[in-house]
Amino acid sequence: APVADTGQAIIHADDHPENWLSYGRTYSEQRYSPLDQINRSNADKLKLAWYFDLDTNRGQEGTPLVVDGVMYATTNWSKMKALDAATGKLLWEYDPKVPGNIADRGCCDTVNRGPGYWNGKVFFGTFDGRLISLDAKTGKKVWEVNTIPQDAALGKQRSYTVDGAVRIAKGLVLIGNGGAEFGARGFVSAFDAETGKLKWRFYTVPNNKNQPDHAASDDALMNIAYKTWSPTGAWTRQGGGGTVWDSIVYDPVTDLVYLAIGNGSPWNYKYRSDGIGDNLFLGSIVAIRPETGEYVWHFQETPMDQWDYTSVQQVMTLDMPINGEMRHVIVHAPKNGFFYIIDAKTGEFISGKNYVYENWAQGLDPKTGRPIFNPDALWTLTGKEWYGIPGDLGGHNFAAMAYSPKTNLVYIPAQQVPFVYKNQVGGFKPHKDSWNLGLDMAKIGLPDTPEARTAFMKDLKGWIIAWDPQKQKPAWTVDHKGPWNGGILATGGNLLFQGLANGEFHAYDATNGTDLFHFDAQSGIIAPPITYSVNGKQYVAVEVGWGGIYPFFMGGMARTSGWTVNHSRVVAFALEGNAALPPQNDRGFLPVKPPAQYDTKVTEQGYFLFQTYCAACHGDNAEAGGVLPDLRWSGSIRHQDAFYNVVGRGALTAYGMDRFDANMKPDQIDDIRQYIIKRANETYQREVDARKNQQNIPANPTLGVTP
Ligand SMILES: O=C(O)c1cc(C(=O)O)c2c(n1)C(=O)C(=O)c1cc(C(=O)O)[nH]c1-2
Ligand SMILES: [Ca+2]
Repeated sequence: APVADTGQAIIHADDHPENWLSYGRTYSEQRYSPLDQINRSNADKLKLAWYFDLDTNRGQEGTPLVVDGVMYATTNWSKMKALDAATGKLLWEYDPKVPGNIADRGCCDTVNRGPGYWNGKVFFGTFDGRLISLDAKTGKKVWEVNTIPQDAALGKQRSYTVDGAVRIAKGLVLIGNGGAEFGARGFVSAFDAETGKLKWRFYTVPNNKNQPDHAASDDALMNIAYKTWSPTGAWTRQGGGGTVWDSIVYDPVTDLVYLAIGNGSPWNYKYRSDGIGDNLFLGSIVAIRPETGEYVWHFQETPMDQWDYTSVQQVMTLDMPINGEMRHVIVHAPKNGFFYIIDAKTGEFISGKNYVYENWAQGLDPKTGRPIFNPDALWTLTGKEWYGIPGDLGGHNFAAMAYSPKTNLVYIPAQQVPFVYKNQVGGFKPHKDSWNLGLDMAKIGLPDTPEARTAFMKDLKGWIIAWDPQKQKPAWTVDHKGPWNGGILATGGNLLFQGLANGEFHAYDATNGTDLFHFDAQSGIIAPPITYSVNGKQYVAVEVGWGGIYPFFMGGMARTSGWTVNHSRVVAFALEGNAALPPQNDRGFLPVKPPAQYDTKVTEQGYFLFQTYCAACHGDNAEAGGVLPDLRWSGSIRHQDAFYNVVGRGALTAYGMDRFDANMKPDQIDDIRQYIIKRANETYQREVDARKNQQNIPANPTLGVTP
């Protein structure tokens, strides 16, 4: 029967497993579906049932919803597609027309993690901060609101973008935002699903004058949080951070909403808070009441954050025995590398254990769960450089984990990506339109030397951890080529599904990790799969599209996870099907012999400016990671005017390339061009050679490097 009362339908999701009604399928966000037509005995016979090409070849991170045979998928640039879930046929689409020049107001690609559904309407956030409600049948707009209030954006350096999935509970649409790499004061808003009227707002870090915001968070911030900050730190101008850009979860068992809260702004704790205080509620889970936003409890995982250790990662609830007694708990694998078990009702710390290698803490206090810091990891206080593991991308990022009640295991898409932290020279100096971390931006890049590249590549890892929460240790693991793989789905067929950075889509045995099926989807997959059924036939679907921050910033190094060219699509598998993907272009941006001459006097300055303004999208060391143009082979570097037209005058703003004439003078922009030409010359032969081997990855990453 068609879904009538969505709230009840989500709570009783197992009564109609043909649908996928909310982001994590159920409010517990376990990403487990009881469907078992596709199972361990037949997974090797999976076929491509259909595919749907997307009109944005950038990162696709969305979890589509399926309601009564219709799939609702959001894509990059916050576009919405309604598809026939059995055939992939487009029913309607909606483009909110996010302006292209604001791509650089977000740290990490213009992604969107998914829509919400509620009583005949679909809801989604847009990168420019709107929340839109559409009629699910027709795609006609019902209402639209700006989720960013004027007073939140006070400081000149602040920036707010919305890319998180919409969650809906008790008739309230819950949405947060990103921006803590630039300057932001995090908050979550609740809007009435019928009218779009704001019900409450909860700020996650204090008001800089400790004054009321006339928001639901006032009491908690003024009484609990403010005293954990220095009254004079840079946070008072930059906002403090604490953005809630990924997980917001309603729990019908406790009737609480859990906000999963992000990193500090600026990252540098010494500059942000004068090196004083725990800085609540950064790196925390905060529980609030759904109707009012009233504070109930908090648990801080990363006090004194200075590593971009967000706790925004997926909040999952489950029931498990603790010392012989069944408890309803939150399990959480935030960036900081520890797996936490927390009482869902009270926030009481039950236990925690590192799920990946980490070097910043010696463990957690067994009573309080507070990390026991490695003093060397407190790099803003020591003033020394710190090679952190996990790094800023975390032991686990937005890629969703899954839990199977059949195996009692939590499946974590884990990774290791180290990061070099060092204080910005001369104190905190924010720039407009760039990341403002309080870090030495020339240091966060990788030196292009054989030694540095080889050492760093050894430390890049990606794998599935089948984590046993009762033993707080892995039951088994499955290794991947490198980091930044997709989220995981667990099913009643005792299967796990996951797409990988190298473009393969896999089915694994959920009991032991045996690889049962794989399909070459041609482009890196970072989104989590879903499963549903139409007319009794089970499908597994996933959004395909390489992107997000890893290939943007890591550039050439990201290719070690597997080199693909972005062909963004939704793909769906079933036991019967005869669709086939068209032939692919697997070469990507081809090296073009660069101009031979460049001005060696300015390339060092060009490198600094590139790392400050360009690297976050076009890749460390001017090597692109397979999504956005590789500037080394761009025609525009051949002429000063052509380059200035794009970078200074905004010739390509419609495609997502902002103009930077407000940030840099023409000669500074040309310093960047000189640096890119230098890099093109240094790496041209290495790239030509790479395209001669099957995987298009430099066979020897140190080839062509000038020591
Ligand atoms: O601090 C923030 O406000 C913020 C926002 C976002 C975002 O909105 O996507 C990311 C991050 N931080 C972040 O730290 C991070 O690792 C990250 C990865 C991604 C992605 O989609 O690839 N987004 C974000
Ligand atoms: Ca962040």
